[in-house]
Amino acid sequence: MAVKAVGTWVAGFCETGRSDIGGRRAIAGAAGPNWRSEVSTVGGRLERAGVCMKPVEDVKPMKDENFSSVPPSSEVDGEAGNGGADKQLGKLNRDLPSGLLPKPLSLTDLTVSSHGSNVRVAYQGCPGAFSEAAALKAYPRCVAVPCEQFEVAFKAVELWLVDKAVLPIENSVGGSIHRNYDLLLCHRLHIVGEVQMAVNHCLMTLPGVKKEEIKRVLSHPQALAQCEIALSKLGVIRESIDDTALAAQLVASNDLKDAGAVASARAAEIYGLKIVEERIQDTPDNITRFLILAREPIIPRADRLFKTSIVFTLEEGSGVLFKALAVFALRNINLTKIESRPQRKRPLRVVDDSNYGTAKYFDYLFYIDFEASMAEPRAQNALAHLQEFATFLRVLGSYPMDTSL
Ligand SMILES: O=C(O)C(=O)C[C@]1(C(=O)O)C=C[C@@H](O)C=C1
Repeated sequence: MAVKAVGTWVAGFCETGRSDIGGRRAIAGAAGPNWRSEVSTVGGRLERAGVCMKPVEDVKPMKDENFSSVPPSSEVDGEAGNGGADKQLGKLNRDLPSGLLPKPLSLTDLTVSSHGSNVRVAYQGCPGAFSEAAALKAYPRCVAVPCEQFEVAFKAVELWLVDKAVLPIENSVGGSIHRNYDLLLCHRLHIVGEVQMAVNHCLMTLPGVKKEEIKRVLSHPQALAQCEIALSKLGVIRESIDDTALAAQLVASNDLKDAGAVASARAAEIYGLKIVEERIQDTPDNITRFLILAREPIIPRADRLFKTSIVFTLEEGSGVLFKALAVFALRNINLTKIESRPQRKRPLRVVDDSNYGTAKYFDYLFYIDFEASMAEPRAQNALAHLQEFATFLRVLGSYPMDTSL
């Protein structure tokens, strides 16, 4: 058995095993570019070639470049740096009528409401993407911050540009979003919640274009997979785009008369497209589960339904996976999800059996979600038991289950 450091269950989060698997540490307190400067509202009405786009909050998506250089504080307006304005403050304050003087912070200023009115939440995609709706379901009054890729959303949390990220992890028809499983391990964020959301896909076109005129359909690959039956009947070419809302935006802004987009009803409204068919997903109950990620874990509780997500690798040998799963069955702990991913850093395991020669096996990481809180002794005992055969074990989070659907 591999030598392991003895982990502790402080706040229910233990990690043991090889250090090469974990990713970078979050840079707590690192100053980033003033995120507020990324968010601007474009007023007025955009008119273009017969397409009328309703005014939207034009929130520029975060890109990887946003993290590459931090402007000196003297170049940044707002809270992070104010161009030396602080020096002027004493003078200004003396000139201001007392009603306009800055108010001291009160306890309410420091409180994040349960609706998340002070929370900044990163999601992947453009305004109108399903992930934006998931962020707003989790925190109804949050500032939803669009990001170009999943990784950008992870980094935005790590660099304190936002407070949380809401990212899709699986869909009831399309299955797992593997990229996010891999990113969970490369980054040091904690799962602090989940959101399940019914996803209703609409087929949309430029106003005036008929369904029969559509030759190609643009959307996110997951959305195209979830609408396989309807799109096959139409006999159209599918084109993959980074997110559903961006597909709608592309059809509108490029005046694509031969194309449709699969996206949300909100995306149709934002980008001025006409819905030609609603609910085109293969099954009426099309549910996507999203994870809420944060820099710090939450304290697990035992007085409500909790789920715990872990990732581990196993020693080699026959029946080891069976034994690993038995640690949960023995304690009546229900598993809700199991996923395996290749170990990218060590994809193959060489097994040398002198009688039969050398074999190469694929080596896997196992991700499991189980229905118990890390505050419960049965969950703690199950993981202590699992450590007997795991060469690496990390608790990704212990968080309240979303039972709203
Ligand atoms: O493209 C979007 O609108 C997204 O929010 C992404 C996404 C996904 O990645 O699964 C989210 C929900 C739906 O399952 C389809 C697409």
